[in-house]
Amino acid sequence: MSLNGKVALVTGGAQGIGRAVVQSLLQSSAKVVMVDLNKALGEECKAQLDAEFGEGNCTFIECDVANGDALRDAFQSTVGQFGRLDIVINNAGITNEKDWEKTIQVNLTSVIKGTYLALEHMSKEYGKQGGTIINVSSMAAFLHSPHQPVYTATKHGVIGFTRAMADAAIQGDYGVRINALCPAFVDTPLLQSVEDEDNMGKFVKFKDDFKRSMTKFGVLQPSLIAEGMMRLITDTSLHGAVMKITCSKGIHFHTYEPMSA
Ligand SMILES: NC(=O)C1=CN([C@@H]2O[C@H](COP(=O)(O)OP(=O)(O)OC[C@H]3O[C@@H](n4cnc5c(N)ncnc54)[C@H](O)[C@@H]3O)[C@@H](O)[C@H]2O)C=CC1
Ligand SMILES: CCCCCC(=O)/C=C/[C@H]1[C@H](O)CC(=O)[C@@H]1CCCCCCC(=O)O
Repeated sequence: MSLNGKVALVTGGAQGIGRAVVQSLLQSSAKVVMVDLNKALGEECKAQLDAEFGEGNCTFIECDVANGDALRDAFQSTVGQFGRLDIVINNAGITNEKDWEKTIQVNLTSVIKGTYLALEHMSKEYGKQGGTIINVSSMAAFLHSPHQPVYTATKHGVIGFTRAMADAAIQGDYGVRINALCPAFVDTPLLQSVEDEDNMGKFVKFKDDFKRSMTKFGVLQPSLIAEGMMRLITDTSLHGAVMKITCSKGIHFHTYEPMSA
């Protein structure tokens, strides 16, 4: 499916999973805004993407998603530059058990804020044309580890928030699809940070178990996560879905019991 004429905003888009998703979106002819904290990386990434896809298709906005005003400005600039917004990927995330409050801010509060801002620009509730939101969680929401308790909590939170908002979108007739994506281990710089005492604090002592788990379950490439993301973006039947991506099962979906009293 061509995304020609569609406009996407990807947080944490300068590296790792976000970078792979930006690339796939550009390949599908979308216009893309990369929102990232890392200015040097964002500018370098934009230059590479301009060379590959031509200038004017991709923009970089330096922004810390934990700064609510800056995030609001990033959404506003996106619409100011491209005139609309259709796809929002709340992907930026960190694993920092030492500064655990920051982890909650970036991984959960910013995803909530990013979802609300996306709705302001896309929901029929606000007179807009509809769209799609994907919030990045993790397999850590299903298989926890003593190595990253707060990271795990935030990723549980992302799923709960996303599912509840998907129901709100249906009942409120927002015209916006909202889904969550849960990758297992992915080969990105984030995976290296889990060995660092500066990030993991006292939980760093559990890193060997964590690394054994990586060897046991395998490590995915960012391109497969981008493939899953593109399916969530383009398959209009998917709403409130929780996509899991693992080495053993590839791209698949979590199933829930129907609600009962
Ligand atoms: N790599 C992995 O094994 C897995 C990653 N995830 C999730 O996928 C998402 C992306 O992770 P990776 O690509 O692996 O990480 P990464 O560290 O390779 O890339 C993250 C990007 O987000 C940016 N970023 C970090 N904090 C930010 C902030 N406050 N404001 C704006 N940008 C910020 C970084 O500058 C970087 O460009 C995260 O939510 C992560 O929790 C989920 C499961 C597995
Ligand atoms: C830097 C953060 C990376 C988080 C990646 C992740 O999702 C980790 C989850 C692990 C959890 O913390 C402990 C585990 O055992 C999880 C392993 C997840 C892989 C499961 C794959 C199962 C399968 O292949 O069927």
